[in-house]
Amino acid sequence: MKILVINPGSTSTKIALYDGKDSQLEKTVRHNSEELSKYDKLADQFEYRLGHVRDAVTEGGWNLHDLDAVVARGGLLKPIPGGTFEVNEKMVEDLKNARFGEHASNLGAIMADSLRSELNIPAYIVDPVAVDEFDEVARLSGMKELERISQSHTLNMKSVAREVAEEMSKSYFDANLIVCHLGSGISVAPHKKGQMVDVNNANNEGPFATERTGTLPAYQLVRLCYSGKYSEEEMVKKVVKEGGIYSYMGTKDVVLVEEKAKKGEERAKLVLDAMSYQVAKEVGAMATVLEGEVDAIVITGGMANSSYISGKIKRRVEFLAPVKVVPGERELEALALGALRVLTRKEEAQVY
Ligand SMILES: Nc1ncnc2c1ncn2[C@@H]1O[C@H](COP(=O)(O)OP(=O)(O)O)[C@@H](O)[C@H]1O
Ligand SMILES: CCCC(=O)OP(=O)(O)O
Repeated sequence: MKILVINPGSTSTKIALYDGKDSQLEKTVRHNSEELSKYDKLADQFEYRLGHVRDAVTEGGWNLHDLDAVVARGGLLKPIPGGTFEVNEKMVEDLKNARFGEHASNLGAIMADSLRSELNIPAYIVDPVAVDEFDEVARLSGMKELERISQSHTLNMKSVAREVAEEMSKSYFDANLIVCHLGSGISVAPHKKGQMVDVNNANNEGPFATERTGTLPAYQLVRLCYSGKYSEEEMVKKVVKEGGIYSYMGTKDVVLVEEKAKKGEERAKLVLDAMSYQVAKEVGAMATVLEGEVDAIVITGGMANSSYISGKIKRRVEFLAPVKVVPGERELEALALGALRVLTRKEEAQVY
């Protein structure tokens, strides 16, 4: 079974070719801010990113017409349970219209859909960022008009959580874990016996991240929105694409910021320390969700490659439970296996 895997992230497009469970090629195309800023809307990046996907297939020595299926990271959809979903018209329409918000992962199902109709093969998404397994008590924000929304790095968090639980000789469904995914956005989620019962919305709540502000002081934010200085679109951009490390340092390259901190640049060090501090505080909050019964705290995602950042978080939270660092992500494998489960009829694809 030849499966093409596409994972569009905020700063990269990751592509893989799987033959059954075996990875034949994994490729990460990094997109710098200048490159992506050429495109007004996310949807305008479609041809550019799909071009990289086509190139990767050729690079892997495969022909598009040999593919049995295509699977992609799902985007901001209506709240849905975890698992594998068939890409369908309604899903693509919601993503094209950014009905539930704009995020790079929206392009996943859109690209998969285009290849599906070109090649006449099935297309799937797995554990999209819209997975919602919240306890009812987690939904209230404190303002009746604003319900909290579950948007997070579900795919990688669940995949890494399964791996860590196995290492501890437990099933994911018997373990209580707090998983922190540190990427362009940050998710900190309590996984209670296989259910993500809460999580900060990685787009606009919780710790600040590479390009996201996270939670902001509400009153000051309202004043800034009505100051006349910024349009609605500009404010959204400031929160989602130009916040966090980028707002303080003018770059989304965390390796560069860390180099500056190591060379003694005080601001760089303060920014990394503050982000790590906020992640640790969120872990503390999520430990209360699990009523203190935490088997392990997991630190994963691109920024988990930094021993400086994971070390700073670990120092503050290791009194709660053992800390496991799993740098990078397992998203490509998780996508391929999710598609394979459906193709081999071990699981039925859900309908959006
Ligand atoms: N070795 C590293 N040290 C510190 N940060 C890193 C390292 N490698 C990648 N990153 C950072 O990780 C982030 C990307 O994480 P990733 O999980 O790939 O996110 P996304 O899919 O959201 O783009 C970027 O901010 C990048 O600068
Ligand atoms: C919207 C939740 C997922 C997310 O923030 O992903 P990135 O870090 O890849 O932007």
